[in-house]
Amino acid sequence: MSDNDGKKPLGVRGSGSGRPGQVKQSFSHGRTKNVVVETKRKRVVAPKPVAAKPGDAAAAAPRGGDPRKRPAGITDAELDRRMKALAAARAREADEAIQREAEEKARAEERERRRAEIEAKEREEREREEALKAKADEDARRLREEQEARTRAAEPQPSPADAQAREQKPAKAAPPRERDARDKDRNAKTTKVDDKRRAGKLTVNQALAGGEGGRQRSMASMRRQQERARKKAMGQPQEREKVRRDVQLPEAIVVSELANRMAERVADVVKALMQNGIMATQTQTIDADTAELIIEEFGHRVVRVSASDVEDVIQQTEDAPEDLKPRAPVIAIMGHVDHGKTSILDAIRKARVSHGEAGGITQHIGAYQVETEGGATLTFLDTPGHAAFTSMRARGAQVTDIVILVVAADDSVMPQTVEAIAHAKAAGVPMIVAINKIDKHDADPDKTRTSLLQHEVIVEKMSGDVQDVEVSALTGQGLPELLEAIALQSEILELRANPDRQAQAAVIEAKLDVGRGPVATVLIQNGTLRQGDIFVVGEQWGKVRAMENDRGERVKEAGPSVPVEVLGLNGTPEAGDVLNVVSTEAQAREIAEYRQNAARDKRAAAGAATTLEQMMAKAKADQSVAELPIVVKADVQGSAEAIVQAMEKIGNDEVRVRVLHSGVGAITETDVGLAEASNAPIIGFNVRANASARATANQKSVEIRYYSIIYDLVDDVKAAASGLLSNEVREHFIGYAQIKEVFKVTKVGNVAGCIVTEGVARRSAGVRLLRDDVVIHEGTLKTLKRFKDEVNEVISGQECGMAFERYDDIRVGDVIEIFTREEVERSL
Ligand SMILES: Nc1nc2c(ncn2[C@@H]2O[C@H](COP(=O)(O)OP(=O)(O)OP(=O)(O)O)[C@@H](O)[C@H]2O)c(=O)[nH]1
Repeated sequence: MSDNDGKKPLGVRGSGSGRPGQVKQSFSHGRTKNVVVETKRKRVVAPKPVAAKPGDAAAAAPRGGDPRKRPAGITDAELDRRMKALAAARAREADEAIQREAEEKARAEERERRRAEIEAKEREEREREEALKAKADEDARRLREEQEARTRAAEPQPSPADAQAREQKPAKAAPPRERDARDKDRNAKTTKVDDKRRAGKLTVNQALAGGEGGRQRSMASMRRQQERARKKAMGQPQEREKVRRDVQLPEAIVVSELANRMAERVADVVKALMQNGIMATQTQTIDADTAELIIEEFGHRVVRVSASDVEDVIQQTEDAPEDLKPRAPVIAIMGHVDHGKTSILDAIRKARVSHGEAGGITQHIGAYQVETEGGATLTFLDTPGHAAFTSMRARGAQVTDIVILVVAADDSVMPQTVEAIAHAKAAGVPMIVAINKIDKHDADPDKTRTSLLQHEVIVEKMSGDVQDVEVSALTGQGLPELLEAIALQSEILELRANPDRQAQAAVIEAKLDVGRGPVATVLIQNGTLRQGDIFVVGEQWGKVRAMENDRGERVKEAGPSVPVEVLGLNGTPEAGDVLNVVSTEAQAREIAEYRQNAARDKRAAAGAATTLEQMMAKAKADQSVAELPIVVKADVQGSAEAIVQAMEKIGNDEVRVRVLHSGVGAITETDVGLAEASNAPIIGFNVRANASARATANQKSVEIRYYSIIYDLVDDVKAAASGLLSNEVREHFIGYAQIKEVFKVTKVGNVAGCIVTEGVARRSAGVRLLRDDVVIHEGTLKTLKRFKDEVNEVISGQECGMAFERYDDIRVGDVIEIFTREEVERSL
């Protein structure tokens, strides 16, 4: 190896020789040796500054660095090694940089790919929604067009106003469309936000949805969307208040039914009620005013249903004259008690009804048909003669055509005769006067006629226009004439009815029969009542299960003026109620329900008690006048009414009888409860208490009294009521004392020195001063002394001193009566 072989020696200088490429080696003993160092150059991939041309001095200089800066003790070889290491490190760095760059690039590409993927999905979803929307819009447009076409077809000549309205329609429709646009915007934004949130995160759903694009929609979401699309297709905006309905509103309505009629959700209605301060459940009934408030709140129109609307189904048409056929007259027999009403009726129909009656009084209104010898049919109402039946008689006069006023020739005009005249006149019913008991020796028919004059009843014999017939129910005298008079009167009246229509009847009597249920005696006023007919009667309804005529025979139908007993009612109606036949059971039930509610409202408004609690509260509230409260239960409505009427007549300003409750049927525990709370006795008229009521009454000491004759009842109650004017005060004489001496004591006055002759003298007791058995003074004692001591009591045989409070006129020989008073409550 030489310097000239083209290989450049390492730039390491020996410390001695200055020849480059030679290394001076030192050995022991001072020996040295110059060694040529030959370095094999390796090709290294290094940055440019390192790649210098061989032999280039400028380039050679930096290689190995500035020798002056080289750390001491570093050999060329070491330097070279370090240099190599440095170069290698640089090369590695460069490699890593390249690798990083490549990786970065790959990542950027991946990001770009994902972004593109997401964008593609978004685009796809948007397109899908737009397609759906477009389809819904298209459907809606088509439906609207169809509807318009139909409307146009239905209205061949649209008015200018309609045209205007149609022109205005798009303007009105604009807001929902704007709203749609806004919704769309909002939806788009929401989607974007959602996607941003999801970006970079591949969920299972995304992965699964993959190819189809977009996330999986929930069922609810799908349903919502379908609903939106459907509503759009129907041309409805998404807000619900658009449809205004006419809501039929009766007097009271159940909450759920109200919701139903408004087509609103029940929960919403309940909420609305709550917001108005009414806590009602869906099964509760609310009144019309409250319901109206709610209906208006929901934006609907109220259509009030009136009573006549519900009852419209009842046939009210006027009969054509040619349909009218003659009917029997309805005759009521009125008159004073015992003037012979029942006897006359009996004589006419040759049946002796009066024998079966308790106490000989006609208790119930009955109706009978009789055929005269001349072939005429007459319908008789047998109205009772007792004053208590006044109200029923008044009703009786409403359905009657002719009144027979029975006046006993031996008794002449009596108070109830006058009442009967008043009722007949008020009802505008013609009268026929039957002067009865003409067979009696003291009969004075002319006196009767004259008495009638005072009451403006001018009979034919007195040149008036009221027919009068002298009769004897006992002998039958004058009865044919009486029937003739009736027939004549009937002819004058020209009584007609149409038998070929739905029946209308009046209830004469109604009762709750143990075996047959509610039974009503009705008098057909118009039409024909048939078995199976559905009817409404007052607040009750029913279906004619069976009918019985006045002879107790089953009949299938009953025409005008025929009295029948009807079975098949769902409740007991009241005397005077009108029966109307309707077409369906639903109608009958609806009308009855309506009437019940109306009656309840009316009672509530009038302050009448409706529930037992209310009844009790009311009974306790009114204490201004002394009252005898009673509870009345009777076998039939008529009797109950009659008793109430009679009870109301008893009493004056200070005391009165108060009927807490009156009803038909057995005495029940409820009645006992009411009676107990009000400290009232129970009157049972031809009814008895049931077992449990009897037990409760015994336990609670509630008095139950049974009657079968109204007279007895009235007398008893009268006695009790008069006893109530004030409590009975009973005096008990406890002693007598004789005055032996009179002392004058300063500041005290006259003091009587007495001896108790009988009983005891008591300080707290009342005293009377008797002089020759006449009461001179009544008062109290100021002092009672035994010797010098004040005592409370001095017994018989002892002496004592007595002085009267504020009374001094006492004399020797006077007698002092000593008594106590006790208030005794009277009971029925
Ligand atoms: N002598 C005689 N007595 C008669 C006649 N009519 C009725 N009586 C008697 O009078 C009494 C009363 O007769 P009713 O027919 O029960 O009298 P009423 O008016 O129906 O009586 P009430 O049902 O209680 O209202 C009976 O004792 C009959 O016998 C008559 O024409 N002559």
